[in-house]
Formats: sequence, structure tokens, C-alpha cells
Amino acid sequence: MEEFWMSMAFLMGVFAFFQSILHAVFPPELRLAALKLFHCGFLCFSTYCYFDITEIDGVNTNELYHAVQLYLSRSASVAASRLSLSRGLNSSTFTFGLTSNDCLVDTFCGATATWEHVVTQRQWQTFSWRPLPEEKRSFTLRIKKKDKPLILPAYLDHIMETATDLRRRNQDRLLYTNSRGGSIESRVVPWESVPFKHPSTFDTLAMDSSRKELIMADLKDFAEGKAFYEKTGRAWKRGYLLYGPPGTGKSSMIAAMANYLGYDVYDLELTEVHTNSELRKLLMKTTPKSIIVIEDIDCSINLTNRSTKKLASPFDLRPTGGCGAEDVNAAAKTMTLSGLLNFTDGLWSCCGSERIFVFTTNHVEELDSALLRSGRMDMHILMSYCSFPALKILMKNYLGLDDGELGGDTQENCGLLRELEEVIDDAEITPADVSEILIKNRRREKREAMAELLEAVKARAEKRKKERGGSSAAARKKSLGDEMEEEEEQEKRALESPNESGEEMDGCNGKEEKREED
Ligand SMILES: Nc1ncnc2c1ncn2[C@@H]1O[C@H](COP(=O)(O)OP(=O)(O)OP(=O)(O)O)[C@@H](O)[C@H]1O
Ligand SMILES: [Mg+2]
Repeated sequence: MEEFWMSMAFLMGVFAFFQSILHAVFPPELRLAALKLFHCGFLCFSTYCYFDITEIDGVNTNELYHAVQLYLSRSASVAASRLSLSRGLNSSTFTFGLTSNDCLVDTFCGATATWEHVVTQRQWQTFSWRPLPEEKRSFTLRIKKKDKPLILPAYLDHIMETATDLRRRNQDRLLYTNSRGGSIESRVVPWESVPFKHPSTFDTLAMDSSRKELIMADLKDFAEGKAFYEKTGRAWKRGYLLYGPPGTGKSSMIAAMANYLGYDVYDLELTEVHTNSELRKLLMKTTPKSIIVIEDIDCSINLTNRSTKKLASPFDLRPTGGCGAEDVNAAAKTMTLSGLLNFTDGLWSCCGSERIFVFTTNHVEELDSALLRSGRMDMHILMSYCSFPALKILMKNYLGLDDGELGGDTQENCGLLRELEEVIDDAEITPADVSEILIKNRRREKREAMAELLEAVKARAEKRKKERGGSSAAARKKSLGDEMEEEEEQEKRALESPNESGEEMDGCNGKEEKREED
């Protein structure tokens, strides 16, 4: 080490000596040329190569500079002695940065990379359509020449990816809405946002754990599936249809999805969208890594109200009579089901990437089959009444019951849980209703609260039984299942021997016709 410093001191001495000779003997132009030559010679014989990444590239902002800044902020907090601190817009975390002329050492694939933050005063204001900062900022990357082919450009790709990820994690996620009552600014900035702070997660969501895990695995596969989507030539997007009675957790599921993936949410209010082109513009203004939600699709897409003409189908804008230029014009100025399908499925749906579409409905049976066909909504998720496993999650959330208590650790608990398990399916009670009961009783003793819940669930089961004319929910489900099986059987028979029954044949053709229309 001592030898190294001695040789460095010697080199510096030689350099100073030559510089003083240059100063004394040669004119300034020659001195500058000689120094340049010396610099080139130094770079030629040096074992290192250098890369300058300036903040402004010509007149444009250099994305790489900001990515490096963010990337280095990860290790800057522990490695550097003097730091700059900042907090971005919509961010709840602080970002560390290197101050002027500070250095940081990083490693990538076994190679060492030294970063220096270089800040100098701008000499003169170059002509530009926007004012440039007074300081000229850049990062200088120094790596060994032998490492260059090994780590470039992979190292820079790694920096860009890490920075994007950090930016997303540092930033509060946003909830966007397009419902701004047709104001003028809504035409310029179609989405308005607020920080998204919904506390629902897959842990707090009351649902059978196996189904939950299936959905989480599907989401994870999607988020990590960039290569798969590229390889198969599919747009990197996925559609989920959440259906079920009110209060079963459809909106909570969307929030849990967004929190799980760390995505922004675009809550699309279809009633505020008047034409297909407006819908397309809204889509173009969404960012990747986001969930685009259309809640209560059955209510918000009553397209019959959107035209003065009588329509052939509540979901489409085909007028019942004629197809003149006027009608075509009217159709162009309104929003149609096909416009919506293009939004989720067509060429425009792939502007941007990594986006999830979620539709919710309380009445899946009222949806147009075109919306439900396979490939359009990749996963149909039934959010149903509270099951026993879901009930246990709610008791854990609201009453703070631990695993032992939920497993029936005392005889009393065991009895209450068994009774709840027996009666919960017959009660057909929503998680929202159970939550309400638990909120009311949350200050009570846990056992008292459970007993209250049992009473309420029993009363609900009794009421349901009367409504069903005395049969249990399970029996009703079975009879419904039997009816459906019988219908399927009849359809099969009709297909196998079409001449035997003219009625079934017509029914079948009717179906085919509908499919063709779709
Ligand atoms: N599965 C669930 N897990 C946890 N909490 C739930 C669940 N379902 C409902 N809740 C509770 O009930 C409230 C209403 O639920 P949510 O808004 O998610 O229901 P929804 O299915 O979207 O209802 P709607 O069809 O009326 O929009 C939530 O605030 C949540 O606390
Ligand atoms: Mg909802």
C-alpha cells in the first residue's frame, strides 16, 4: 500500500513539474493541446473506462440519470458520508442522494463500478425552449476495461429496472377517477387522482383460503409473466369478473389485489363516458401496472339510455329499423358494447402493458354473453355468502381471536364454533352483515361477542328457512343442481335425436343464432 502511495506521489510530482514547464515555455493554446494529448494518453493506457451520464441530454431530460440517482439512493444511505435528501410528489418516503463530487462503489456480477456525482456551474445559458438549471449535473461511471463487455448493457438494464421498481414502491399508489362532471379540465386531464390508502389485503379478506391462494398465484404469475406474454404474442393484460350479492367483498377484493401487486387503480365511471373515442382516450392515459375497474357493469352500461333511437339490444346500438347515415352518425357519437369490448380486448387494449381489467356485477346473469366469453374475462370469481372459514377470518380481524381460540381451545369456544359452523351456510349472510355485527360487539368479551354473533346468524337462518318454505340452503342448492342437470340432459337428448322434438330443436337453433350475433 505504501508503495502505491509513493508511486502516486511521484506521478503527481512529475505531472506538476511538466505542467510548470508547459506554463513557462509554451503559449496557452499549445498548453491546452498538450494537456488534451496527455489526457488521451492517460485514458489509452489506463485500465479503466469512463461513462458520463448527464442530467440533460441536449434539451431532453435523460431518464438514465434519474434512474442512476434513484438506484444509488439505496446504498447511499449507508455508504456515503454526506448526502442530499429529498421527498417526491405523492411519496411518503425520503430519498437519499449523493452530493456534489461524492463517490460510491457498487458491484454487479462480480465487477466493481465506481460512481461519482459531478456538479459544475453552467458556463452560459444555451438557447432552449425551456430554462435549464444553473448547475450541470452528471454521473460518471468508472469500470475496468476488461469488465465492459461483461456488464454492459446488462448493468444499465438492471439499474433502469431497479429504479422503476423503487419509484413505484416509494410512491404512494393512486386511485384515479374520470367522474368530473364534464368540466373543461377533464377534457385536458381526463383522470383525477387521490392517494390510494385502502387497508384491505388478502389477509383480511374473508374467503376460503384455497380460493384466495389460487387468485394470488394467478396475480403473481401475471405480474411476473412478461417473458411469457412476449413469447406467446399475447397482450400483457388480464381480466377478472367479480360477481356475487352486494356486501360479499368485491370492492374489497379489488383493493386487496391492488395492495398485493402494488398497482394503481383506475375507477372508470362508465356513465361519464359518452363516446367510444372518449373511452379510448381514457385508456390511452392509463399507466402500466394498474388495475382498471368498472364497478356494477350491469348498471353502468345501460346503453339504451344513450340513444334517442329504440335499440335492438340493451347492450348495443343497432337501431331496430333502418341503417341510414343519421343512425351511423348517432352510433359514432355514443358508446357501444363493442366499444367497451375494444377497450378491454381490441388493439387499443395493448397500448401500455401490465394492466388488469376488473368488472364487478351483482347480476352476472344479466350480462351480455359477449362480455363473458372465454379469453375476455380470464377469471370469473364468485364472491358469495359467508362460509365458515370466511367467518373465522372475520372473527380474527374484528374480535382478535387467535388460532388457538379459533381452533376451539376451550370447551365453551368449541361449542360456539360448532354451532356457528352448523348454521352459517343456512343463514346466507354476507361478510358485510357479519362485519357489522362484529363491529357492534367488538368491545365485549370475545365469548360474549361470539354468542351474540351466533344468535344473529341463527335468527337469519330461521328467516331464510321461512323464505325458502322450510328447506335448507343445501337442499335448495341440490334441487337447483338437479334441475340444471335435467335441463342439460334434455339439451343433449335434443341434439342426439333432433327429429323427435321440434321444440328443443328450435331452442337449440335459437341459441346458435344468439352465438352468431355475439
Ligand atoms: N369478503 C370480505 N372480507 C372482508 N370484509 C368484507 C368482505 N365482504 C364484505 N366485507 C366488508 O363489508 C364492506 C362492504 O364490502 P364491499 O364493498 O367489498 O362489498 P361489495 O361486494 O363490493 O358490495 P357491492 O356489490 O354493494 O358493491 C367492506 O367494507 C368490508 O369491510
Ligand atoms: Mg362494491
